[in-house]
Amino acid sequence: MSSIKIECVLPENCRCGESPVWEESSNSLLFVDIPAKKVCLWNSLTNQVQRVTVDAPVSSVALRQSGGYVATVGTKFCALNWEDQSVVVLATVDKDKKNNRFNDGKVDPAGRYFAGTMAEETAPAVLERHQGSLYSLFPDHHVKKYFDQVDISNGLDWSLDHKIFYYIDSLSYSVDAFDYNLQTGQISNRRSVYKLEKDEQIPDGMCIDTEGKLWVACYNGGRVIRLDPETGKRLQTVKLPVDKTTSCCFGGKDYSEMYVTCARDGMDSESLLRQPEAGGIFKITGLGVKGIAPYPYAG
Ligand SMILES: O=C(O)[C@H](O)[C@@H](O)[C@H](O)[C@H](O)CO
Ligand SMILES: [Zn+2]
Repeated sequence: MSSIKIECVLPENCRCGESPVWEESSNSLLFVDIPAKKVCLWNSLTNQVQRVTVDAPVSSVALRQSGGYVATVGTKFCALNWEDQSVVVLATVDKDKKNNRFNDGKVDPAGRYFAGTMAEETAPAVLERHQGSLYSLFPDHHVKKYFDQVDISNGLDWSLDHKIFYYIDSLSYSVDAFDYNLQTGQISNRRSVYKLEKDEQIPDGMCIDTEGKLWVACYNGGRVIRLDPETGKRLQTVKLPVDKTTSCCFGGKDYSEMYVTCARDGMDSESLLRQPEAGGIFKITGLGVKGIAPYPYAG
């Protein structure tokens, strides 16, 4: 019997915490607060947090092979130098869509940085629809566009054999899969592998475990769910003491812990009193399953 323990390890009060990424070399969790325009690095050993503020909403961050990080800032793929806090633009997307910004992003097993866009929200999940697209930034800094008509581009990850790309467009309430060609970075054959139930609310960030099962953070659902993409069945539900759970990743020793981000924006004062840890970073232990190390951007 595994005994699951959930604790808020960092009361960060994020307006919209997102993009948790474990950095093994520093025993730290990287994450962003999108509307606060902050990239944060929490050291799990010292409990110290370093924060870098950028000039536009920052929706995702990833490791970079050559050092430092990459991040999606506004509609730009950027390189982030942590030492001097400098940001260098690598590529810009959606130049004709002034109200758009990037949302979730993650690096594929070949080192390409995938991220999708969305129209800026006027309130959580309230936005002009079909404005987003999915892109990837190749190691040579060229950008590939996969498709448009996206509402809220969100969670993404790859199967353990790298042959499937999993993707969430939140307002479809579906977790989708594509065949993936790791050599070329091409996707094809879109299908749904799981449709969310009403009380699970809005699918947001996602990660895979070493058994090839998917973990999806449910925005407004206050939970992460574990899905079997082969059978389309939900295997497990883990509830958190906050409603606006946005994303999850594995980290810690041997990637045996799960870290979950969440949001405060969109909560009324009564809910904030009931959920004082909203916007914090949560750690779940005792799941009995591990994750895999994040891939670094190769460019
Ligand atoms: O965390 C994210 O990915 C978005 O940027 C958020 O804004 C939520 O997903 C959205 O509000 C709920 O759908
Ligand atoms: Zn998200």
